[in-house]
Amino acid sequence: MSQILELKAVHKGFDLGTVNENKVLTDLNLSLNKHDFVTVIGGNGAGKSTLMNIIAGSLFADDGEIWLNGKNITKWNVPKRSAFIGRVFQDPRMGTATRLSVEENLALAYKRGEKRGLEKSVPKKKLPFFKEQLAKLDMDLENRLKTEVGRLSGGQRQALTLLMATIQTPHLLLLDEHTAALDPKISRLVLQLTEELIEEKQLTALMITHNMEDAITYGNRLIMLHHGNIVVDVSGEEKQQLTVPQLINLFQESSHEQLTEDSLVLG
Ligand SMILES: Nc1ncnc2c1ncn2[C@@H]1O[C@H](COP(=O)(O)OP(=O)(O)OP(=O)(O)O)[C@@H](O)[C@H]1O
Repeated sequence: MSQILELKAVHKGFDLGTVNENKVLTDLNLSLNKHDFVTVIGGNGAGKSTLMNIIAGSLFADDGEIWLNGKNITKWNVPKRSAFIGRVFQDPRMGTATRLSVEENLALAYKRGEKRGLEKSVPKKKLPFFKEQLAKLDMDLENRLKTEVGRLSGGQRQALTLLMATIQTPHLLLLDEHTAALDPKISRLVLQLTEELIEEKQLTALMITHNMEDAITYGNRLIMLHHGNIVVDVSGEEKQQLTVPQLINLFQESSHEQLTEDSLVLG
């Protein structure tokens, strides 16, 4: 099966050589196959965000290589990587421009990867396509094209961000606890939408979550990080059958540490 993402012996530390030295990722290897939807779970400080930042390019690895769709992107900066990587953050305000309208935001996302400066003009012939995409969100946003994004609810905004991150089918979609700031009902809705988009566009995705149930329910593979190492990696049938108590057992067996359900699930 073809690999989309490969992390080869990646190391990342902070404040190296000082008293605050913190080696977060040491010799991390991870491969994602095309169409993998991988959920990432781990306690606070396990290195989940560091892993995402290393992949997105907002942090550079100290050592090791990162390959995306057969290209060595280790030294690429964020703008260069963002032509191929979509990312949705926890904060719904991060992925959209507050003062721009729904259609202007979509136009910007549509031109991702082009040398466009701050060009936000909306190509008229794209409007039917934007409307069609928005209708799929089932939030009536297709009738609010001129509405400033700052006036949308958190859930609407996060759904729009998701659409923007995938409108130009990315090689890889990074979901950084993207439903954690939403209330439980909206969170579920956005997660279902996420699953539908990933399925429909046949995306490869990596999703951080603090919720073990969600990590088990969504995706075809689950990895658990602990002190920057992958201590649990289950996929396919094994993942489908997995329960939260079994996941806790798997963690305890491989890390020889105790884990309570509460230490991973927020809220
Ligand atoms: N820019 C930075 N400078 C210094 N230390 C950092 C930086 N980013 C992360 N760290 C440290 O790296 C470790 C891993 O942090 P990271 O944010 O990757 O964990 P996480 O698994 O995402 O945790 P959480 O679930 O709490 O968000 C922590 O000890 C953190 O303090």
